[in-house]
Amino acid sequence: MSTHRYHQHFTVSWDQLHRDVRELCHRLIERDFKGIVAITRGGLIPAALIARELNVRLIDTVCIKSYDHMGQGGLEVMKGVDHDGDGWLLVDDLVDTGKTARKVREMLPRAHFVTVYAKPEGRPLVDQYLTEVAQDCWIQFPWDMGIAYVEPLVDQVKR
Ligand SMILES: O=P(O)(O)OC[C@H]1O[C@H](OP(=O)(O)OP(=O)(O)O)[C@H](O)[C@@H]1O
Ligand SMILES: O=c1[nH]c(=O)c2nc[nH]c2[nH]1
Ligand SMILES: [Mg+2]
Repeated sequence: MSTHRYHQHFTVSWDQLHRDVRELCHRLIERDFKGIVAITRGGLIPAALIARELNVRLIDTVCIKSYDHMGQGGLEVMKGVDHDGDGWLLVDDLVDTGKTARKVREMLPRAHFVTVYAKPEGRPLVDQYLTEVAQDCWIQFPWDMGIAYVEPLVDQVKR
């Protein structure tokens, strides 16, 4: 995979992310979970917000790395869990190609797997997601961005 597969950006603000996670929680409220397994690092923030809404205190992690910015490398599992996910909620920020999700599903086949955003290739691997995003769209998360000064238009155009 290379950066060339992404032709659009979908920028998510902290506010938007918070609203989206809360909406996802509305759809999970009828279920009871033993705990939450967050897929690091992207799943940590949605997992914390979900834990707050659903009053879950037991939180574990699967530590996994596959992307270095937009380039996807080999998949490295740095930490697993010692159960099959039965009764647990498994959380990631998004599914893209589904490579991460496929690996984690193998590790926790009985978990209920949710993501906030899902692209078509990865979508069949999750049990629930909130928003579908085009496959060629890079989701820009708020933790990867900063507030920067923007020059007034007249200075950009007329200088
Ligand atoms: O469906 P895929 O093509 O596998 O991509 C989705 C995964 O990629 C990102 O994680 P990344 O490996 O970049 O690590 P991070 O969560 O630490 O940012 C994202 O958080 C998902 O876990
Ligand atoms: O910040 C991210 N945005 C994405 O669209 C994406 N796809 C895989 N990994 C990703 N990370
Ligand atoms: Mg991740």
